[in-house]
Amino acid sequence: MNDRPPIKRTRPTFTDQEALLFHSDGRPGKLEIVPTVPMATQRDLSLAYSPGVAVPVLAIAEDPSRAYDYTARANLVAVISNGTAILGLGNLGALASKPVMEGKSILFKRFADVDSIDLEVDTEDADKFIEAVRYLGPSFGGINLEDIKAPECFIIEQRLRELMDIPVFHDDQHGTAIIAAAGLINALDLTGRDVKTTKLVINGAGAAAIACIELLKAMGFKPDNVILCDTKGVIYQGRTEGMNQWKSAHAAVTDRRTLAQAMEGADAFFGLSQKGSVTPEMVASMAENPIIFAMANPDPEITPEEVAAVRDDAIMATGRSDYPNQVNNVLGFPFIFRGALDVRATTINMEMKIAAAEALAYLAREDVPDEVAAAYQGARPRYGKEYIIPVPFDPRLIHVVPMAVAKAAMDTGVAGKPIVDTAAYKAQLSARRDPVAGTLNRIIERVRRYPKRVVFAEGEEEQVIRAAASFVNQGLGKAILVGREERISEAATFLGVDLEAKGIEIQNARLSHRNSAYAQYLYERLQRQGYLFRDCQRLINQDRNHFAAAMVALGDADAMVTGVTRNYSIALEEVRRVIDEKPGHRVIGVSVVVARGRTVLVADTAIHEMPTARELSEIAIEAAGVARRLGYEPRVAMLAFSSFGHPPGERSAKVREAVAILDNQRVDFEYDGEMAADVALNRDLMAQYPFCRLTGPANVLVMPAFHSASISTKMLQELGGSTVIGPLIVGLDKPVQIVPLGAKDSDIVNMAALAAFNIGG
Ligand SMILES: NC(=O)C1=CN([C@@H]2O[C@H](COP(=O)(O)OP(=O)(O)OC[C@H]3O[C@@H](n4cnc5c(N)ncnc54)[C@H](OP(=O)(O)O)[C@@H]3O)[C@@H](O)[C@H]2O)C=CC1
Ligand SMILES: CC(=O)C(=O)O
Ligand SMILES: [Mg+2]
Repeated sequence: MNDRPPIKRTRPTFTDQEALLFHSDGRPGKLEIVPTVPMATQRDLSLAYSPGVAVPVLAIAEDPSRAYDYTARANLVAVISNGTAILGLGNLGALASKPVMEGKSILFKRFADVDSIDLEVDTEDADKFIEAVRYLGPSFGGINLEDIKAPECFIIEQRLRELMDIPVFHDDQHGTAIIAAAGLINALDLTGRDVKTTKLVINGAGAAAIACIELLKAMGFKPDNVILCDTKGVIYQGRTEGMNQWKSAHAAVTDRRTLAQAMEGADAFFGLSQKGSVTPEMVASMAENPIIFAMANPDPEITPEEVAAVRDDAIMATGRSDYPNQVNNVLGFPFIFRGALDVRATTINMEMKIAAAEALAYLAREDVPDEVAAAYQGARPRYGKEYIIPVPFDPRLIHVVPMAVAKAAMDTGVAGKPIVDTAAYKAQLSARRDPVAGTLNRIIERVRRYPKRVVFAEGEEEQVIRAAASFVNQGLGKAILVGREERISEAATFLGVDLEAKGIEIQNARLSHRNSAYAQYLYERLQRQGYLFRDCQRLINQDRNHFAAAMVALGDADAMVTGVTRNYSIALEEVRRVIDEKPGHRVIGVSVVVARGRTVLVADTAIHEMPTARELSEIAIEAAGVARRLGYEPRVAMLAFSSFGHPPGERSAKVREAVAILDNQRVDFEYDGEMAADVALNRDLMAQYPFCRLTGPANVLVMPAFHSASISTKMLQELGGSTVIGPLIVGLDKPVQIVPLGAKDSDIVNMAALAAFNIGG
């Protein structure tokens, strides 16, 4: 036993029902395919399909390399499985593997902008599997094999590598080996060990384990120092039961026969087997400062809590995202394929794998950026026992790992299209990140560190109850539902949400003991606007927005979210009857538009119909504040239909006046105008106005009026495929956010987090 503090999970858990809902809500599954060319007119149709399509067909027939220019192949990876080793859950078949494979596909997209599609092949016969896959080469730039059990996976991968001229990579083998090796390089460094003398035990002798042992031996581990175990115990020379050629190749000369015996005095342990296969006694018998990577998914061989109970000197890692040190192949495959695709590598060889492992290991030794700090609850992680490997949300991975892989491919002569300008390549890689996901993640992690009490005004709605449950599950704070107890309890039971267990409070406006204090507060605000006391009482008793806003106004809740059942402007009007604007501020709406890797804030998307010049200048100031709170340095463009005086017009003159007001106020952010939207967003067009004071394309667009703001953001969302968050309400004295009518639970939780973060200032 020891007195080490208990292991803190970085993320709380979720219920089975939430996991099912996550997969079934809206369009079932986790991905869809979206065209990248217009398909609106007869001409589009003729170009995309017959007869126009014949032209690229003939070009490719003449020169196959043109497929990279005229089709999606260059950026497309197939994730292929037969479901014979789904995570650590075992052989559950091709169909059951689909959620994992869809998951891998979206991780490719999310982390490295690699397009990917999952293919589930329904056979356990290695030859049939090979036949099914070998002819798919023309469709893809790479093949990521997943969750195929040993030993068939070795035959399948080997054969497909011979038959296909694109990278074929079994993720469970090499992805795992690369990440585990990266973690181990650092764990050895931290414990002052040398690869040549370190004694390692690996439990599991399947796909992942065999690849790990091979990579580690290539990196300098001595065969005599590594013992492999499987369900029959130690794999020793001379053993005959349950053997195959891959196990035999690593059979140890040893008289130890069980995992427990193997682990006695071992320096390091890799678990690539099954949940619970290691006991605390085994861990207790290891050498000083033991290194334990329990990588079985979804549940490790032994939990960090169990290890902490018997050792206070261990370096502990698991495959999960909810503990420190996640050793999981998600850190590898997206970035490794990114680098391989970018140089059109014909294969992913040992040098590329080692380069990836080293790049990952060294990245963990550097100072971390904010996104990473946010992903760690509490202190900023520093290279050490609790941070031996980067986290998947690390924004540097996208340029560090692909760059290392691409370079190794070029150095070893397998790159079909070497990179000439590495600086340009690095910039291109960074642009592939999805910025808003990082930003939201950062906000959510911050809220987690400083949890708040959020009142969900429409507590009887199913999606609101789900959102409140998820808010609590994510550790964002306390949720309060406004509504009638019986209605909420009934709906919660139907949804399988245990309100009591989650500590979710219900506030019935009519029965609340705070109700007269709220009515009195409201009466003091409205008595000179024609409201009687009983009018105010009715508003508090009968209207959940007035009640919830009063809770926030009087400090019974920290933030509020509403809007699911009521029009935005009506909900806002109700809230504003209870809560004023912040002194010295103006209440406005700011929408966050994310499109093609860019994030742009648009204001005012909620309040001022025809703002005056002064109002426009104040909108610019408020919107710049939001940009800063989101982590962007604002570059504000004051938009109009004209640019710098041409063509002239009344609205444009107002915008120019607003710029002059900002000039007089000496604000501390970049702004200029009036200018048209394309000038604001397009660097080349902006260069036509060399006197323009913006140092780059604008990231805050102040619209000349509400109609242009609302129309443009809604069109971007519907036609341009942009993600639009908001309008976020900015400038209120207390944090309140309003979701769009009919919003889904995930939108409500995000908005609740933004309210708790106080995005509105
Ligand atoms: N963290 C990560 O990134 C990754 C983790 N993994 C995890 O590694 C594990 C194995 O996956 P994979 O190699 O693809 O699967 P395979 O089916 O190829 O191999 C499984 C191996 O585990 C052994 N095994 C199963 N149960 C036990 C046990 N109780 N004690 C000892 N050995 C056992 C099997 O032994 P036998 O040969 O005797 O049947 C077999 O050698 C899974 O839990 C998976 O989730 C895999 C890939 C990535
Ligand atoms: C992470 C992974 O690929 C696995 O557990 O199978
Ligand atoms: Mg896997």
